Amino acid sequence: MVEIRTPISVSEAVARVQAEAVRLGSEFVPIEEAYGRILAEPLIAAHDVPFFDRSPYDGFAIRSKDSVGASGSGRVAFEVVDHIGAGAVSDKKVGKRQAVRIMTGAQLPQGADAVVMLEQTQETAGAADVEGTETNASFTIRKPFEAGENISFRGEDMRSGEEILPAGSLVHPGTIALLATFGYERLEVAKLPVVGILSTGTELLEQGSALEPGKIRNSNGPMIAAQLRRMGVRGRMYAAAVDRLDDMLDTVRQALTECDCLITTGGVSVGDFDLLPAVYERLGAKVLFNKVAMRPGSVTTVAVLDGRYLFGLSGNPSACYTGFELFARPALLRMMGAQRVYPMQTRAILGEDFGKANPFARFVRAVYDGERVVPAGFNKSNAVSSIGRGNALIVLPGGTRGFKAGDTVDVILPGMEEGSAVWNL
Ligand SMILES: Nc1nc2c(c(=O)[nH]1)N[C@H]1C(S)=C(S)[C@@H](COP(=O)(O)OP(=O)(O)OC[C@H]3O[C@@H](n4cnc5c(N)ncnc54)[C@H](O)[C@@H]3O)O[C@H]1N2
Ligand code: MOO
Ligand SMILES: [Mg+2]
Repeated sequence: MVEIRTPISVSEAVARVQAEAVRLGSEFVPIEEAYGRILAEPLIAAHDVPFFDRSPYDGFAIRSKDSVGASGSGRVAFEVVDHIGAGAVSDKKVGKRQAVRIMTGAQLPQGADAVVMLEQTQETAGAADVEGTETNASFTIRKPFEAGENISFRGEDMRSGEEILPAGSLVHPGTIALLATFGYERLEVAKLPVVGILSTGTELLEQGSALEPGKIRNSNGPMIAAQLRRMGVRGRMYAAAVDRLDDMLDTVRQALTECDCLITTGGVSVGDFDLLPAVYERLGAKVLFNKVAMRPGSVTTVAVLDGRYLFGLSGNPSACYTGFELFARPALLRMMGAQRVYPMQTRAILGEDFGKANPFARFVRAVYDGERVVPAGFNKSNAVSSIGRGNALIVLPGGTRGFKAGDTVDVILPGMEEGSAVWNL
């Protein structure tokens, strides 16, 4: 008698997987290797940024009170007493009707409280001496300046001690700039999970092998390795397993001693050679679900054993791809303490009719162009073409009759560097 499985909703399945996440520890990495990692600690500003009042423009630093009353018919003149670029600090104190010629990024000299842009001045005598500190150049202005005008103040960007990013933030290029600003050489980040990849199926050929009757090349293994790479994790690839229970059990047992999580593909349905259910049983793993009300990937199975996940993704490539993005990736990110574990979700206009009725939620591999989303061609569970072409998944809820071009639909964007903090679907 074939086993009858009870499907649960995708949201329920996502929640069950999330609830089992075991947090990984942390480690220090050099800042050059921190891109893509998850912060283990909040990032606190180590000092004020900027660290000194500075000029945001190329111009002249003056005392604002000296500019009072300046007008087109009554221009006020200043004597230039020094000349500095970014990196230099003037030893002059700006006195009455004096100015320091100052370039963008240079520290504001003592006494000055405003900066006049070069364009707002008329030079009246000589030219500023680029090399020298002494110059008798002068200029006039035609409007008064307020105290603080055109100054980039110490601490205006970040205050010493302020929390800039919470733990669980993704380290992206902007974060690297932040870390570099504070002089970090190393950073405490969540450890990366060790994730095993085991493709199962007697039909599977290694990459580079010639096709043989009845056989196919293993596309799921390399695909999952790349899905892991997309989140900064290098998978540990096991040789594809033939559909023989004892061998498979040995490989899975071995993998579980080496990995925090094992992703298998294939063998989770009800077929005579679908051995993963028996593997879970022999291992004594807790099966969280083995049927999800979704297409593709309805037979996706997730189990846990001793704090380790066993993701039993379907062998069908589109189902495998989808199962990874919906369940495995968010779980791995949760293990790392990430704040935004779910795939980025948006809504878009459906570019063409999608007529199929949906008893189960349907995840349609699709191409999203920023406004419209169009199914990426042949879209069955076994499709490879549409995962190859697509950059998005259209989400059509279960219990619907099909959709028309122009309808607004939910879309998952799996390629985003960082995902969503909430599961909205
Ligand atoms: N009587 C039933 N049959 C099936 C059911 C069902 O409910 N009742 N479910 C179907 C659904 S839905 C799916 S999806 C598949 C799931 O199959 P499995 O996860 O057990 O995977 P396999 O049987 O091992 O393989 C399915 C398919 O995928 C190909 N495959 C497997 N591994 C790879 C790989 N690494 N790279 C590329 N392609 C792979 C395999 O050759 C098969 O064609 O079951 C349905 N059947
Ligand atoms: O698990 Mo299947 O992908 O619904 O064809
Ligand atoms: Mg099968």
